[in-house]
This record gives sequence, structure tokens and C-alpha cells, in this order.
Amino acid sequence: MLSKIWRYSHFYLTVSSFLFLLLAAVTGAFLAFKPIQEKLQPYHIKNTEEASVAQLIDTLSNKYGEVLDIEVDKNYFVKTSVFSMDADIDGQFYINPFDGNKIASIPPKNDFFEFLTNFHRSLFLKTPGRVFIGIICFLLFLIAITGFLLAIKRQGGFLKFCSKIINDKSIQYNHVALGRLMLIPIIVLALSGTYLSMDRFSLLPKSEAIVTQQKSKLKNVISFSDFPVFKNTTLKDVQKLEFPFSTDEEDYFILNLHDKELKIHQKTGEVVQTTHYPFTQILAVLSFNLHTGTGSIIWSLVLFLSCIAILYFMYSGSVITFKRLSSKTKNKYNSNQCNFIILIGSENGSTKKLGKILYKSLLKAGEKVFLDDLNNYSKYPNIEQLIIITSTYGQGEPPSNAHLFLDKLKKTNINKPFDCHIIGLGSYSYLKFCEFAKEIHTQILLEENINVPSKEPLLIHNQNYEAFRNWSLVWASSSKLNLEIPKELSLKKQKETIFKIVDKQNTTDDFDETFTLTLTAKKRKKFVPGDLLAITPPNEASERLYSIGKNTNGDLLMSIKRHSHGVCSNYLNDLKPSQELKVTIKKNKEFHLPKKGKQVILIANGTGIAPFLGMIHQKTKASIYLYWGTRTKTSEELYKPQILEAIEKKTLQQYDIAFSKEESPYKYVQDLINRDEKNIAKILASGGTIMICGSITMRDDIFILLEKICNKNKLHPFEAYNNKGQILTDCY
Ligand SMILES: Cc1cc2nc3c(=O)[nH]c(=O)nc-3n(C[C@H](O)[C@H](O)[C@H](O)COP(=O)(O)O)c2cc1C
Repeated sequence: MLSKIWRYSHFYLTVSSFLFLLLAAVTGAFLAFKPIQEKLQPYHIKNTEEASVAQLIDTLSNKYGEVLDIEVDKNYFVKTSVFSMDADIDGQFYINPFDGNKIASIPPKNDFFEFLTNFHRSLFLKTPGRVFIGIICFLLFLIAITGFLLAIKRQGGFLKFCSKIINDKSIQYNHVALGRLMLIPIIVLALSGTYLSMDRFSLLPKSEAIVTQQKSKLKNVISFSDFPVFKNTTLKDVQKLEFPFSTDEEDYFILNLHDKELKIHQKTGEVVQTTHYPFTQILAVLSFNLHTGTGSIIWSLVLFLSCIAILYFMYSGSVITFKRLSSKTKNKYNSNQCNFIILIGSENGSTKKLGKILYKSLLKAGEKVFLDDLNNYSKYPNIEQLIIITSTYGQGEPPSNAHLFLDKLKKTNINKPFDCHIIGLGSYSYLKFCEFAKEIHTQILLEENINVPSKEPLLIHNQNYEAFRNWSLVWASSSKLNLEIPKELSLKKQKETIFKIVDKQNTTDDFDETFTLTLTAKKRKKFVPGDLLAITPPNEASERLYSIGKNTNGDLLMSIKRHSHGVCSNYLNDLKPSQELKVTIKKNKEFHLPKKGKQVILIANGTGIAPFLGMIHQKTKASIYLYWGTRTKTSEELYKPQILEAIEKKTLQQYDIAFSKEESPYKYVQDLINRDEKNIAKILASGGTIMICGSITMRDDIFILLEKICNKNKLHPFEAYNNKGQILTDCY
């Protein structure tokens, strides 16, 4: 419930301030260069900060007739105003504090920055504009805070806020990852701006300056440069020093430091009055410096990046919102009329898209169907089939529109029995894969009047549309429905590439027939080992995905197991060298050889070796260890030349194989991992990566093994390495 409040607040706050935030961020990004431009002026003399006021007064009085004041700005540029008959050294100019020489005249204000500053502060609307911008600044603060709370919720708790965000290559990932990085600068920017506006309109609590007076007791007249207060004050603490107007004792030196103002007797050098600035004033100066970056190039650059980040958030937030809103559907029938009910659990809208496809297909087939959120589950008088499609969020939790469902399920009496089908969407990157769909399945099995035809729910990794489509077609035919389910989820036609077969090698042992295909693209096509190749066999609707490797010539490598009734594997097996094949390459960045990290362990079984055949030849600074489980020595022969070449070229540091159908000390790849547990633990602890490709059963066994290795070797829990992205999988 709370997360809904944060989400709506985050959304409405951004929408209401959108245009003004946009203008403020664009002008702010330019204005961040003002302090940099100022700081880069050559008016600073090394060690100015360390010079004492006494030293400076001494230098100036020797050099100039009458000094009116001295100013030290945030960049430690020293300005003085002098009165002189010589026009060249009359008025205000920059000086070298050590010899008093004039360095430069005060340049006129930069028109461009002046224009931008006025616009940024008030949109040229004077006081109403300033008030408005102050409010926008405060809204930015609220947007940052609600965004922070949403990120905590997304990460699964406050303590997990800083843990690795799983990169699912989505725009949400960029939004959250950048948000976490820029959270503090943006909060500082927003709070300091709000404070400055409140100060400008006297909205801050009144606090008086504390004034302490002291009567002059001393009689000795001493020279200015001998005044103890001048001797003990360095220029780094000074803002301004005003010289006495006349030689009259009633005229004082006024020394403005960063936190107080001192009145100094011009004959004796005694401090006769100290005025401590109120805290609100000190805070206003701090806010000004923090909001403008005055005096610091690094902070100015951080402010610039914050403004760019705000612009990016506005873009990514709009895309996310558009995606969510576009997945909303208006039902044609009301729920009481419908015999098909589709309920969706979705956080970011992708699951809803699948529900919508089924909804539209059923409508087109003339069925009465109702689509809704899982949270709105209720009694449906005419229901025959309930289809639940849900993602999992957080750490195995329901998405935000589904958290009430299980409770409602328990409380709702069902009078008329119906069938229920459950589809889970999730990602293997998370330990609790499709956990919420599994939980629903378990709960629904306990309901007397709900019939669940499948023993297991359908669980889909990475929104694989093909898996969903195949399920829909099977379900439609079992329900005697003639459904048209689109072949592609997106209407954008994927780019096909024509490859030519350059080599084909088959190997058959007593158990399996496997073969490799080497393909070369007719036109240059970029791909990386670990990417996926989508093939749709002729006269077939659905595509099949294969993880691909690359040989040293840059050709594409596939490793395929032939299934006696497999349509695609037989189609590929029938291809002859020099024949052509139309395919689509799908980027699979989650399963590329990592760019960082010193060590990578590759674990495969069966034809899962394919992407690794490319990775062992990739140029990388990391040491690569390959563990492979296959059935027989015959099946190893097919890949041996590639592997031996990599060992010879030293791009592969270690190769171990387990045979499940031969006399061999190690039967499964799991046995090899168990044997080398100490090394595996070391690599995990030092930030290395483990990549797994092959069957899901093997992957699950390896996960259990890794969990044990982590416990035994007193490492962090396995989940931590998985969350940090050190475990990459591509299993089927
Ligand atoms: C922050 C976050 C947490 C996730 N947690 C899990 C999880 O615990 N288990 C899982 O299988 N998938 C998890 N996923 C993957 C999503 O379930 C998957 O991407 C799904 O397709 C998202 O669908 P939606 O856009 O409809 O919410 C998570 C995704 C994100 C962004």
C-alpha cells in the first residue's frame, strides 16, 4: 500500500513540475560552468589562503596611497579598492597579495550567464517567478525522496539499498541505478535551492545576531600590521576588510569573516565589537555555494551531472510511465458476463502485454473475456477458465498489483467450479525464480472448487514470448478454441541475416547424435559468443533459440543435439555445406564474457558448450577455466580441436571434462566443481565470474553446490554473489 503512495506521489509530483524542472535543469546544466569559468581565471596566486591580513595590509600600505577595502572571494582571488591619482591603479582590481601588484581589472559581468541566472531564478517573472521556482525546487526534493523510497522497495529493503541492482538491460534499471548514484547531489541541490528561496522571502525562523561589545582599554597606538587580530587571521577566513573612513577614532576597521564581523579600533587594534552571524545566515551562504558550485570545479561538475541526470530521469520516467499506461485495457464486457477471466500480476507492464494478447485473441474468436489485475480478484458468476499471468518482484514477492490476491482467494467463496492456469514470468538472475507464480499454484491446488489441469505452472524466463505463444496455442486447442496468436510480440519486424553453411560435423555415439554447424554471414554481421540465434524452420510458426559461439575466423558456431522428432534439429541436420539459412541474431548481453574480473569459470553440459567455444578464444585479461560434462569420448572429439587450439594459444588456462557414460573418475560436471571447490571459492571471493550454460537441472545442482561451497569456505551467502552479477546463466 505504502509503495503505491510513493509511486503515485513520485508520478504526480514529476508531472506537475515537469516543464519547469526541464527548464531549470537545462539552464542549471549551463550555469554549472559559471563557477568553472570563474575559477579558471588567472587571478589566483599560490598560497594566498595562508597569507595573513597583517602581511597584506603592510604590502598595500607601502604600495598605495589610500586603500578603501580588500575582498577575498571563494576562489581566493583578492580584490582591493584603492584611491589614487594614477588612473591605472585607481578603483577596484585584482591584486597579488604578496607584492600588492595589480593583476587584472575587474572584468564586466558575462551577459550569457547573467541572462541564464535570471531565467533560472525567476523565469523573468520577478517575484512570482522566484516563488514558483522555490516551490519547484521543493517538489524536486520530494521527487527525490519518493524515488528513494521506491528504490528501497524495489531492492527488497533498506539494508539492500546499496546491494547490486540486477541489470536486466531495461530502462527501469538505468533509472534506478543512476538514481541511486545521483540521489545525494540531487537532494543537496533541491534542499539548498529551497533554502535560498525561503531565505529570500524571509520564511526562515528569525534568529538574531549575537553582538558582544568591549570598551577600548589600551592607550598605545600601534601600526596596522602589528594588530594581533590581523596577525592571527589568514586570508582563507576573510570575506572583506573595510578600512576606516577617516583617522577619527570613531571610525573602525570592519573585518567580515565567514562566521562573524569584527569592529577593530584603528589606533590600538583592539576588537571592540564582535557580531556572530545568525545560523540561518551561515546556512544561506553554504546553500548558495552548494547550489551554485561557487569555488569548486569538482562540485560544479557534480552539479552539471545532476542536471543532466534530472533530464535523463524525466526521459526514462516518461518511457516507463508510457509503457505502464499503454498496457491498460478497457474491457468490452463486464466481469459478470465473461466465462474467460485473465488476471495479471505486473510491476512494469510487460506481463500485461502478454495478457492483452490473449485477451484480444479470445475477443477476436468471439469469446467473452475479462482482463484485470490480480488484486481485483472477486466472484465471477459465469467463469469457466481463469488464467493467471504474473511476474515476481523484490525477492520472490508479488508485484504491486497482486499483493492482495492470495488473501482474497482465501476469503472468496466459490460456488461454481472452474479451471485455472498459471503462468509465471521471471528471470533466472533471481534466486527465487517465478516464486510468486509457484506460490499461487500451491495455494490454488488447495481450493476445492478450482481445478488445476497442469501439475506445474508454466514458468517463463526473460519474457520469452515464444514460450508464452506455444502455451497459448496448446491451451487453445485443448479448450477447443481457434485462436490466432501473433507470431511476434512487437510489430517491429526483426532483422534477418543470411548465413551460409561452411562446415557441418556430426558425431553419433550409443546415446546421442550431436552435430556442429559453422556459418558465415553473407554480409558482415556483428555478434558476440553468448548471443542467441533465432531460427524458424520452414512451415513453422515458432522460432527456436540457440546460444552461439564464434571460431577464430569470426564464423558463427552452433552445437545441436538431434532429437528424433525435433522439427528444428532435423531441419538443421539436413542442411548441407554451402546452403543458406535465414536467421535473426538476438543480443544477449547478460551472457557475454565479462569485461572486468581476473578469473572466469565456464561450466557447461552437453551442447551448452557452444557459446564457450567462442569465449575461450576471446581476447581478455582474465584467466579462463572450462569445465564440461558430456556423455562419451566420441562426443568430445567434435569440439576438441577448438579447445586444444585455445589451450595452445593460452587463451584457455584450464580444461576439465567429465564423462557420464564412460569409465571415468568424474561422471558429471558437478563432480569436477566439487573436486575444485577450494579454487572455486577463491575465485568467487576475489570477484571472479561463474558462467553456466546447459540444462536447467545441471544449473540447479551447480547452484546447490555453490551454496555449500560458500558455507563451507565461510564466504558470503551464494545469493550475494548472484546478486552482484558474478553468476551468469543461460540454461534451457
Ligand atoms: C527489482 C526486480 C526484482 C525481481 N525479482 C525477481 C524474482 O525474485 N524472481 C524472478 O523470477 N524474477 C524477478 N524479477 C524479474 C521480473 O519478474 C521479470 O523481469 C518480469 O518479466 C517483469 O514483468 P513486469 O514488467 O510485468 O513486472 C525481478 C525484476 C526486478 C526489476
